[in-house]
Amino acid sequence: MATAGNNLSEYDAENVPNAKTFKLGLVVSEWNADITQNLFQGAFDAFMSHGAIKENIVRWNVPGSFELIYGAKKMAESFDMLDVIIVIGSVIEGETKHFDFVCQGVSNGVAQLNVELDIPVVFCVLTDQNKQQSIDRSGGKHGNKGTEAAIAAIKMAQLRQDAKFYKP
Ligand SMILES: Nc1c(NC[C@H](O)[C@H](O)[C@H](O)CO)[nH]c(=O)[nH]c1=O
Ligand SMILES: CC(=O)[C@@H](O)COP(=O)(O)O
Repeated sequence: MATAGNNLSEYDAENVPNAKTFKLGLVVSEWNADITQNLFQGAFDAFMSHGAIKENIVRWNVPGSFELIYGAKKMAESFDMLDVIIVIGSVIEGETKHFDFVCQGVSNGVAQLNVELDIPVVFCVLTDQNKQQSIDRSGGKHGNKGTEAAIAAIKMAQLRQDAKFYKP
C-alpha cells in the first residue's frame, strides 16, 4: 500500500520497547538538507519520546545519499557499543537517470551493510519524483518517515538484544 492513505508518523506506541539502554547512530545526507533535517528531527523526537538518552545518540553528516553507505560502515566500526544506525537521505529525481543509480546504489549498499554488520541499519531515504513528495513525507501531510524509521530502529535494536539471549 502506498504512503498516501497512511501516515508515516502514526504507530502503536504501546508496541514500542523502551530505548533507554540503546546507543543510537544517525548518518544524515546534506543533499536537500531542509528535508533531511526534518527527517532527523522526526527520528530524534521519536527516540526521546520512547526513553532514549540524548548522550546515547550520535549524528554524522555526509555529502549525499550515496555516501550514507560508507558513513554508516565507518560509524559502526568507530563505536563498539552502537545498537542500531539509521541512514537519512532525500533523493529527488532530476532530468537524467542519475536518480535511478543513486537510489539503487544506496538501497543495495544499505542492504549489504545489514548482511555484513552486527548491527541493523535502517533505511530512511526518501526517493521522490519531486520536492513536494519529499515535503509531504518529512513532516507534511503524509507524516514523517524519520519517525517511522526511529520506531523501526528501536524495534530492531530490541530484536538484536533479544537474540543475544539465545546466542550471546
Ligand atoms: N541528486 C541527489 C544526490 N546526488 C549526489 C549523490 O548522492 C552523491 O553524493 C554524489 O553522486 C557523489 O558521490 N544525492 C542526494 O542525496 N539527493 C539527491 O537528490
Ligand atoms: C538524484 C540526482 O542525482 C538528480 O537530482 C540529479 O539531477 P539530474 O538528473 O538533473 O542531473
